[in-house]
Amino acid sequence: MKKIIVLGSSGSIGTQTLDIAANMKDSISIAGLSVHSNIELLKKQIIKFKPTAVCVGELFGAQKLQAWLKEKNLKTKVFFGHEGLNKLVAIYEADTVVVAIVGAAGLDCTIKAIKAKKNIAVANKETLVVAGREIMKLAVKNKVSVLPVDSEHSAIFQCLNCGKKSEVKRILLTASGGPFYKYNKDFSKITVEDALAHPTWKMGKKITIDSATLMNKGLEAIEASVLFDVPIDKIEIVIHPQSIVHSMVEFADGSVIAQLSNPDMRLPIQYALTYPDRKKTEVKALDLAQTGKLEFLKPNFKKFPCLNIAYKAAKKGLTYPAALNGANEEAVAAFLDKKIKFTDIAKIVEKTVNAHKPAKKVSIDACIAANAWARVYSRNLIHKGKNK
Ligand SMILES: NC(=O)C1=CN([C@@H]2O[C@H](COP(=O)(O)OP(=O)(O)OC[C@H]3O[C@@H](n4cnc5c(N)ncnc54)[C@H](OP(=O)(O)O)[C@@H]3O)[C@@H](O)[C@H]2O)C=CC1
Ligand SMILES: CC(=O)[C@@H](O)[C@H](O)COP(=O)(O)O
Ligand SMILES: [Mn+2]
Repeated sequence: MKKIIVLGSSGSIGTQTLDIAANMKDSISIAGLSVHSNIELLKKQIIKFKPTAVCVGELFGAQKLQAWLKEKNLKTKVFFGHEGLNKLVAIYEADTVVVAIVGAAGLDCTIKAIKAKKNIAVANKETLVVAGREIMKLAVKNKVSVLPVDSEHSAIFQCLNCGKKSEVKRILLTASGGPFYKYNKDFSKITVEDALAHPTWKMGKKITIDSATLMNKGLEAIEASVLFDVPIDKIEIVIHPQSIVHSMVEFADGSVIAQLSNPDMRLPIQYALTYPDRKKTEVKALDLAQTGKLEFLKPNFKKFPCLNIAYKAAKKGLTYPAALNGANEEAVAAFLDKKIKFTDIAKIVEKTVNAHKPAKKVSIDACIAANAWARVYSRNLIHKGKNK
């Protein structure tokens, strides 16, 4: 029996993880859950899965939840806040933590989970962008696994099994291109509603905006580089609007191995939980004759400057990726709040990364500091309107 904690259980990945757990009751049980503010959904999840412990964002919410649990005569322990997440991931009833929180808010508890010897199924790419190499070192030291949930990384992970690491020539990371790949109008006029209309995936708001700017692919290139210990210049982006081929690996002999399925996150989430086994899923079987044309195109770095900015930060290394992430989180939040234009996202991130003074020695603390510095710096740009 795999005993899992789902961090971010109210989100897109979190709810799909719980659907999988409900379908695999004999092999997956829920030891813990966390939400930030969606306590009403958490209540339903507690009734259904009877976790040992849960965590919510704030004390007030925790108190209200505690009172409700008492009324229902339920014994679930309640934690809150940042420290609460750290306590939750360490509960002894769990062996695996699914990190489905959005943003670098997932970093500290991922570190604590690894130190508590829990295996990690990671959807939260921001954590890997901020301090991925340090996290992977920590996982090795604590003898725990870090398995990818992100669809492309699950695909790459599966393809890499077809050869040796030394035989990898290139990783071909596929991108849908988002809603604007063929858009030829003024990008500065793109609205939040336009940007949230992803053509192939239904996801949380932050990642959907990242997909629209193609920053998601920049973050994913860094994520792949740290997860699989492959230099960034061996990772190439291919636009594939159908999201059927989830990524590919080219080996020394010229063989290109790909993983395909209909776009449905339940497949990579489940694989991260059943690996090395493959079990039946609810995912619609792929019928290629029905799917029709599969297209592959070169990315347009001019139209999507976030891609260039992310690759530059990755090549510079040190704490640049952490700064990139901090600025992007702030800029995306400001765009969603309608405080800045779509095209300001790239400008803010670029200015922040350019102003970053990296730490000389990379450590988890230095990465956290760089991410925090970038948040303050970019917030300042947003408030002062210097991004114009
Ligand atoms: N959705 C997808 O298909 C994919 C997502 N990912 C990655 O997975 C992660 C989650 O994405 P997604 O599920 O779409 O996001 P959602 O926005 O749908 O869900 C985010 C979850 O995190 C919680 N949360 C938000 N802020 C905080 C915080 N400060 N502290 C603790 N918890 C918080 C939310 O709680 P509440 O609801 O209470 O606010 C919610 O449970 C992201 O890193 C994303 O890049 C990767 C591949 C695919
Ligand atoms: C489902 C998933 O893994 C997302 O990260 C997805 O890749 C986003 O789509 P884009 O390819 O448009 O960024
Ligand atoms: Mn992805």
